[in-house]
Amino acid sequence: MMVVIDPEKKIQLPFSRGILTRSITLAGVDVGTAYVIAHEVQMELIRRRKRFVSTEEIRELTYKKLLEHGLKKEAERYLFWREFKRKKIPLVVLLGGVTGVGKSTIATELAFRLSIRTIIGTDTVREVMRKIIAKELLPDLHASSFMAWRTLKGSGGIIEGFENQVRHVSVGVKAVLDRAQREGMNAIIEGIHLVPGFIEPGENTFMYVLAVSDRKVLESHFYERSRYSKRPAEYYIKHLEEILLLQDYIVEKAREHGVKVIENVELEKTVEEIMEDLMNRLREAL
Ligand SMILES: Nc1ncnc2c1ncn2[C@@H]1O[C@H](COP(=O)(O)OP(=O)(O)OP(=O)(O)O)[C@@H](O)[C@H]1O
Ligand SMILES: O=C(O)[C@@H](CO)OP(=O)(O)O
Repeated sequence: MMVVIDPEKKIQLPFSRGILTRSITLAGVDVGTAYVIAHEVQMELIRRRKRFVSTEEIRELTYKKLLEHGLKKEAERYLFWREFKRKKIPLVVLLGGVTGVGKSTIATELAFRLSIRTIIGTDTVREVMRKIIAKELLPDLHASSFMAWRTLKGSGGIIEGFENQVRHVSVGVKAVLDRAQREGMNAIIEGIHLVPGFIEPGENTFMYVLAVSDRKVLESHFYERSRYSKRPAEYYIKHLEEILLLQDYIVEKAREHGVKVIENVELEKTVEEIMEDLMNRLREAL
């Protein structure tokens, strides 16, 4: 067994091709190629008859292998993310957008790439708040985002109803964000309630809004989701007009507040775009 030693952290761990594969995918290399490179690194270390290997040596070797595979840009990204991880800088990513655009799917993919263990959905925050605050007290909290307008007492439309719910759920979201800041926690928070202007991203907190402008594509997301979840596609499709109206509103807010809007057409491309943007912004911030 080959043992990895990290002099800074004073830890020793068995060499894991899986862990190396993941750190290579962080640089935007597809899992298949990352696995091949991790395998080549392992073989090279075995050839060098290593029993103990430093993280520095693995880094250098991986960088070299990436270059050998003609992956120059990825090799530079790999070094950036290794350096970033070593600095232990907390990172919080916020993903907004209407129901069905793919927030939780993208959040899971980003969490894997960034080795972030915490994903929090604002739907869950809303669910907790529903248990604490009765429907009679805050009726908007107990409806779907696009139905909250029905709970309005006076006049007001879909946007006003939604804003009410966002304002209320934001109280819980802010508590989560405060705790993340206090603990220096890495987290991805996703949900329709992350509306630019309602949430102030703190230090090392980066916000994105996902959108799907093509109604047919959005419809297909609902059908796809209903294959593995109990959320019936028909319910969301029946309210597609309201959902699209909310999307226009959220996108407008994003533009107003300088938050990047990403069209989620291809999952891989969306993740790549966020990873690239994160890297550039972190480079600036560092
Ligand atoms: N880029 C994409 N291409 C094709 N399908 C996608 C893409 N992104 C997400 N999907 C699919 O669309 C469906 C809805 O996505 P997801 O549940 O992630 O949406 P969401 O924005 O988190 O919704 P909600 O806020 O209602 O929970 C899922 O079945 C997912 O697999
Ligand atoms: O309120 C909404 O738009 C969605 C968000 O995920 O939640 P629900 O499916 O519970 O209505």
